[in-house]
Amino acid sequence: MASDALRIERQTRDALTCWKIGLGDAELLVAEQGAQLLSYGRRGEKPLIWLSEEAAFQAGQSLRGGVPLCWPWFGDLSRNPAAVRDLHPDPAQAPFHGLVRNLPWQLEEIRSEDGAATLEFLTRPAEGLEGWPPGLLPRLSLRLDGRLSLTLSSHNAGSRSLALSQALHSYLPVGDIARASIPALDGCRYLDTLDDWAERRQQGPVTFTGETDRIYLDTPALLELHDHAWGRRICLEARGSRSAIVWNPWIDKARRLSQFADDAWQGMLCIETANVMDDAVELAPGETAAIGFSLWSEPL
Ligand SMILES: O=P(O)(O)OC[C@H]1O[C@@H](O)[C@H](O)[C@@H](O)[C@@H]1O
Repeated sequence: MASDALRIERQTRDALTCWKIGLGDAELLVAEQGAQLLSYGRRGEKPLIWLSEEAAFQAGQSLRGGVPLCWPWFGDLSRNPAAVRDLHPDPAQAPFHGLVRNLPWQLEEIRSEDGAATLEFLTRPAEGLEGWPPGLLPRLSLRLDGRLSLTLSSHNAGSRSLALSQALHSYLPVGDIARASIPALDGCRYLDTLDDWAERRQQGPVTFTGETDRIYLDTPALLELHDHAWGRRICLEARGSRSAIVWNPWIDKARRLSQFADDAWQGMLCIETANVMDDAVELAPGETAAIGFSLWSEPL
């Protein structure tokens, strides 16, 4: 029988410091850099988070897989709403997916209470980092109990109102992308970034037959990824989010991606819990906003 004792192990993987946390039969690995969750699963079961077999544990470079944090803007800043674009003097030159995914974060605390373990990570802006609004502070909380929950909160300790976009860029494993679907997005509006950002409406479940890179809007809180190859559903329940990105690079883009095997697109996809486009966050001075998800699996 699994022990409920908390297991904590600090590891050095090439250039990165990581923490392996176990509780009962659940185990996760998180890198201090980017506060990036790298793996999560339960003993004897398939993983619930995908990490590239080519992931590079290098300083200053986000690892391919896990849950990179896109903050305080998602994707190409120049495609964001005007209030978010205002964060940076030159949106066209701003780094893709924001500023924090390859910054050092500090593990501030590990707590264990009521059968749950919680890790809190903080980071502060590096000197000279353009686009970081004065006084905006992110915090990532990772909670392990029967499920895994991530919460990214942003506190505006500055004196001006500001807007931000963000995403918890979850890479999820599937047995076969051709036999995976997301039924709960049926009927949602989406922007197809591969077709000049045309707005469309999802008809039926999302399925995958080619490169897919879409921003879904007005999304329901609970998205289930049905994996018919592995006979399970991955449940992703969002908090503080009404938008989601669904991404699979397919064959050609897979060849161009860093830290990504040519055939890896067959066994993964991203469902990113987000605040993007008209779901971007506005924060008055003194306010805090939080986005998060809980993740678990059930038989299909
Ligand atoms: O290679 P990156 O910067 O990690 O981005 C990966 C993908 O992230 C997704 O969120 C975007 O929608 C894709 O367009 C992008 O390719």
